[in-house]
Amino acid sequence: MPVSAKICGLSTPETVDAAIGGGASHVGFVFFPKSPRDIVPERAGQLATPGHLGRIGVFVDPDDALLTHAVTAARLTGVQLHGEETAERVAAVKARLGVEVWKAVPVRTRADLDAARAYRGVADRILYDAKTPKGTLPGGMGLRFDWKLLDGFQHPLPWALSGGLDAANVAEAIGITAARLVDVSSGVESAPGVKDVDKIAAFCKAVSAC
Ligand SMILES: O=C(O)c1ccccc1NCC(=O)[C@H](O)[C@H](O)COP(=O)(O)O
Repeated sequence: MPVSAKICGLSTPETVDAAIGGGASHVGFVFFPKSPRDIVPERAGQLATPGHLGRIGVFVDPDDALLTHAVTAARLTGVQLHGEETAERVAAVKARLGVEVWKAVPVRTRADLDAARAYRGVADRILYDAKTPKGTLPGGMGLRFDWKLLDGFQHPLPWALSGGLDAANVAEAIGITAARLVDVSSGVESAPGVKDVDKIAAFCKAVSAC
């Protein structure tokens, strides 16, 4: 089965086109004002994508008003919850929005993986991401976790691998984890929040070769 890629934190037509041209399966838009990748939903909605491409909105403990507005204005096919959302909250979001719901699970130790089980039958996908230091952004920090922690773990849901990936290490990450979907943000940037079309192309090429 081929491996697919989500390119996260996009905000310009050129970089969205680079993701599409590279064969990405999903693009991500970050709706979190503290992030250098923050984008207003209307602007994300103007970024055109073909119908087969998933459009995932990234949120951190969002309220219903933001979610409802962003799904419509940015034409999202899914939302990625990157805060401290409980299983009950994830279920409520899914029932309210009717789009795919991904739950990010921050990982530093093997015990951290257990949190994924709470979302069985509730979320559509788990995104394993590196746990970031307190007081920093909960994602998009270019940090990776020990991929070997996933070895032998019984995944409760479809899942994606994230955290510190780039064109140089993604093949190794896929080899170790057998991930079928990988997510990247800072590994395809020239500076925080500034996506680089050549790095997006190189990342997609490395994923396609797996
Ligand atoms: O990217 C952000 O700025 C961000 C801010 C707040 C919550 C989540 C965020 N990103 C989520 C993602 O899906 C990133 O792609 C993921 O954390 C991996 O990032 P990176 O390690 O930089 O590749």
